[in-house]
Amino acid sequence: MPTVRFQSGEMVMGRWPGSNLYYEVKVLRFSPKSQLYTVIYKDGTELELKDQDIKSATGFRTRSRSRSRSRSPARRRSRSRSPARITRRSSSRTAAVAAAAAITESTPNSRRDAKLKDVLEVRLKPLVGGPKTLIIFLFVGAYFWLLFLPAWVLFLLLQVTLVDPSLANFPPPLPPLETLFDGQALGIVLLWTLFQALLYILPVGKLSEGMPLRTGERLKYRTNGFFAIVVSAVAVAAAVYQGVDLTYIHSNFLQLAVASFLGSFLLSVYLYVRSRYVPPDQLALGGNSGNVVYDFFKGHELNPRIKNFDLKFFCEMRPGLIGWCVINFAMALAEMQEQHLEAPSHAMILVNLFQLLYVVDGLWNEEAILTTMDLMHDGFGFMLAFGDLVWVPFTYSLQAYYLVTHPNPLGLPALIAIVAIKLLGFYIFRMSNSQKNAFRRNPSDPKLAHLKTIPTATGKSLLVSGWWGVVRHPNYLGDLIMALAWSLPCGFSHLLPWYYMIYFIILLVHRNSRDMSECRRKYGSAWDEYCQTVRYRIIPGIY
Ligand SMILES: NC(=O)c1ccc[n+]([C@@H]2O[C@H](COP(=O)([O-])OP(=O)(O)OC[C@H]3O[C@@H](n4cnc5c(N)ncnc54)[C@H](OP(=O)(O)O)[C@@H]3O)[C@@H](O)[C@H]2O)c1
Ligand SMILES: CC(C)CCC[C@@H](C)[C@H]1CC[C@H]2C3=C(CC[C@]12C)[C@@]1(C)CC[C@H](O)C(C)(C)[C@@H]1CC3
Repeated sequence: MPTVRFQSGEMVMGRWPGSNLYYEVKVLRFSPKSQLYTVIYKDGTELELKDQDIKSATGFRTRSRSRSRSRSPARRRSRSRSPARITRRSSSRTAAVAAAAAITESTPNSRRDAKLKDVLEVRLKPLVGGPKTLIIFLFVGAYFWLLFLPAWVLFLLLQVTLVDPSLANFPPPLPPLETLFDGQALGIVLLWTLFQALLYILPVGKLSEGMPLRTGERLKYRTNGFFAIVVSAVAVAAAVYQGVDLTYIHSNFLQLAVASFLGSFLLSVYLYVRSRYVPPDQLALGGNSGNVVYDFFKGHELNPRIKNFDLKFFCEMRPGLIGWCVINFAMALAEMQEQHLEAPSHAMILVNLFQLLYVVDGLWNEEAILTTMDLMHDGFGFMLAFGDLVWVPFTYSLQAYYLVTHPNPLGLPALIAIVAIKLLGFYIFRMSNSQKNAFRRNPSDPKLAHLKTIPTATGKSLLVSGWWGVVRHPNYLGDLIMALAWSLPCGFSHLLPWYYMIYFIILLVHRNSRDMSECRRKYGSAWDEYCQTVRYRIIPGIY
């Protein structure tokens, strides 16, 4: 019978999962069944840790006191800012590996002590107001977003049908509730999702490995998204050729959105229920608060799978994303019908091509999604399910919908300028995402040997030159420039086609700060050093 080394209420040092960083935590309880300790961090995060991930606080304190001579703020500052810590790629790997090894408890050398110092300095700051305030805030937030997000989509979809979709016409007239649900629309949404699921499971294309999980395991993903969009395009073209009226999507947009919402809601219920039965090491950090609504919204399980079918990856990359392009295409056909045109307008063609390029690029580089925040860290719950299956297809296509009844003729100079903006944004977006993806997959890739990096205590390094040396999120910058090019073809008569741009700025600013605090936790002083070297977050010289 294993002994319980730590008692409830005891202050100990807990390893942050997936890293070698130790934080001061309080033991809440021990479960003899799972052999796990539930601990609480200073920011209120509760986690379950294995015995080997907990050290007694006394051991750490003794060690830190014995180093107290070298801990003067002046020395600390000079060491962490020293340019010598920014290494060339060739030496950084060795440094990173050494750093990782250095913090292993049983390695008695001076480098270990130096690294341990970093580790101890990365203490979570207690939040102003304490964990209770934060928790109440988060819970209330979850209730709010759960109601607000569907209501907001409904509002947007009602606005876009108006001749004058301005805020002056608020609230837009609500159609009778019984007309919102339509069995045929539900059938179409189900068929589409099943068709995408079939393409996903076909043994075509590469099997890619995800990033290592906390357990060290690497999941395999079938990255055949490009194949899926090509087959989907052929299927849609064949259907149109056979006389299927795709403008049905335009005239039944609200019903299709409601059907997708029902699907995403039922999926989220399933995800929540199954998350209660999976082992703790398969849960995301966060989303395990114990509050049903919060956990349902945020998502609890990191990589929910049915056999090899990865639900999060599938939903993020397939039905909604490819569906968005089909909707755009349907809007082009609807525009021709409504405005008696022989071909779609220039503005409609630009919006269609730009967004198609974005989706095709995402699917072509599908493997890169495996190193993004959503795939690596976030649980799969209502927020992402709704985002992937409703938000993306039905709100990202608003510009095309808007153009159906709001023509905006474009002259040649405007056309050229808009295309140039799109290409610039795309170039920045693609190059920066590929650079980070290549680096994360193979830090010793010879093509990246010229880049400077900062080693971190976790064994991973941070790029500090190249695209990731210009700003901290060059990929967001490129994405925002592209978003501008998607709105410009719609002109300036209404705010509605600019909605995506506004939403996207808010989303990316929020994601950026979420990512910054996550990286601060993971990488500690190395992250501070990166931020001191790369001063701007998204827009060079401005933000
Ligand atoms: N259209 C949309 O609605 C939409 C919405 C959101 C995002 N996006 C796009 O999706 C893509 C992915 O975005 P994301 O939010 O997941 O963030 P991301 O920028 O792809 O990933 C952030 C992660 O990159 C790593 N990283 C950060 N700085 C680094 C550096 N200097 N060197 C090496 N690695 C570094 C860190 O993870 P590790 O260190 O743990 O590897 C960090 O957590 C972006 O292009 C974004 O524009 C699109
Ligand atoms: C307010 C909420 C409902 C917000 C929900 C956010 C999600 C809709 C986004 C979060 C991550 C996003 C994302 C893409 C689409 C939108 C999200 C799922 C993406 C798949 C779009 C294509 C790109 O090429 C991409 C693969 C880089 C991208 C990845 C992130």
